[in-house]
Amino acid sequence: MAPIQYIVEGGRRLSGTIEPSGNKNSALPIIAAALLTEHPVTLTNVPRIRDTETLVELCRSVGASAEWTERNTLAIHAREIRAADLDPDLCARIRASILLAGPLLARCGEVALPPPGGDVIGRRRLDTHFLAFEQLGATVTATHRLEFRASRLKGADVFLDEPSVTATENALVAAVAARGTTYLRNAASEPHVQDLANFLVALGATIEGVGTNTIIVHGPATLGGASYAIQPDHIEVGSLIGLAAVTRSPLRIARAGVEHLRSIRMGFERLGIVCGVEGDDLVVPSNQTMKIHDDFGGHVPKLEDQPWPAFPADLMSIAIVTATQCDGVILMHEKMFESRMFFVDKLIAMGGRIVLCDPHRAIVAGPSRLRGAPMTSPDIRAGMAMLLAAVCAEGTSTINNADQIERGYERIEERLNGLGAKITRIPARS
Ligand SMILES: CC(=O)N[C@H]1[C@@H](OP(=O)(O)OP(=O)(O)OC[C@H]2O[C@@H](n3ccc(=O)[nH]c3=O)[C@H](O)[C@@H]2O)O[C@H](CO)[C@@H](O)[C@@H]1O
Ligand SMILES: C=C(OP(=O)(O)O)C(=O)O
Repeated sequence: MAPIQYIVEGGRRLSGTIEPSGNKNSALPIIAAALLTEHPVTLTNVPRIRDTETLVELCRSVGASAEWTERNTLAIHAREIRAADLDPDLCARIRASILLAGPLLARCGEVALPPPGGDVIGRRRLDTHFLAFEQLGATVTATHRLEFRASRLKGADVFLDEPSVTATENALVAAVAARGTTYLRNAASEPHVQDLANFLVALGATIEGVGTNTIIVHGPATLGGASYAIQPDHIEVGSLIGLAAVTRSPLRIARAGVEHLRSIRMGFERLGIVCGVEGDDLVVPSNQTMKIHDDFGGHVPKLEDQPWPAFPADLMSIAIVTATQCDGVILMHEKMFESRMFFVDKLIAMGGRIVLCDPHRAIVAGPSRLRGAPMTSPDIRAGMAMLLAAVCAEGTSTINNADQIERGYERIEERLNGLGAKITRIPARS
């Protein structure tokens, strides 16, 4: 597949209505969890992005049928599956390949997975997955492959060493198949973890505590089939709030899933960007103060990410670009990943006033005028942040490796062009 380049003519005002896609990080565990049942599953509002396409290929490789019956509707039927022949290259393309461990272990009693890939944003531990599987009665051997075996999964009182999102998801799926009651303590509670739990309930599982840090699963469940709609992507909504703000454009984000936007809206409010709510739509007016709120006493404020329900790590890059357009000084503190902030060197080259203090902290002083520049996207969110910077900047920018952006955002250039942006998508010259 040819690498993709975006050419962006910046400095244009946008306007209109845009609807977020289904949540990437919900769709991935839910597609994997569809392998837990031998009955047919229909998923709607599935984002048609590189990550879901890759996971669909992996599901087919273990014997499930998986067909796109409409652009965003996926029919999966895992009547019989085998936990073998997982292509290392496909697994290395996405972090979510690790999510096949739970369902395949439950269905087949053993699974050997090549290591997962995903965004290169710092070290990405798998230890919490191992801890959870071992406590549920599996043996784990991790060498060049990850091997999990359990003749019978047993319910247990599991305390996760950190609220890892994908480890919670793997443990949740395994617990549904385990005999007895499982307590998952210190569990992640992100909207996508809730979406997965709701999907498992739709299949017939009994789960309590959805949305909290203690999830209780009564297993083993007798599972049927289900039709299930993936929830809107709150990270995409946050990205669109940032886009509206940096271009000073009025945008309506339709069917935004406002129940999950509280900490995200609060984060942008600290930057002087206030959104209105109309039903389930989020309305971002163009006349924002864009004035960073100092802490009491005139002290420099900070925006930090943390596990849900706090401000999400996947929006930190977007928030940094947005802050370059706001009046004031703010400390941005990325607590979770140690390589996610390095992309700010590009924003600095474009004219952003940013000091990278260390891998986790950057001070942003704004507002600054950004100039178009050539860039290369290192990961999904930094890539999207670069796209925001390019749309806001004076002049033309090029973004190489835009494939990374398309791992997480569906038809993004087409949809932003529909709002008035000017982005040309071309296979990059080698
Ligand atoms: C496919 C998928 O769903 N990917 C998401 C998932 O990745 P993933 O499940 O890989 O991320 P984890 O939740 O395991 O952890 C992310 C990082 O945060 C660190 N950590 C985690 C919890 C904590 O309390 N303290 C802490 O420092 C971990 O050590 C790790 O370095 O969750 C991440 C954190 O929301 C998101 O960025 C990813 O988009
Ligand atoms: C880090 C991300 O994705 P992944 O975990 O799939 O690499 C992300 O969605 O920002």
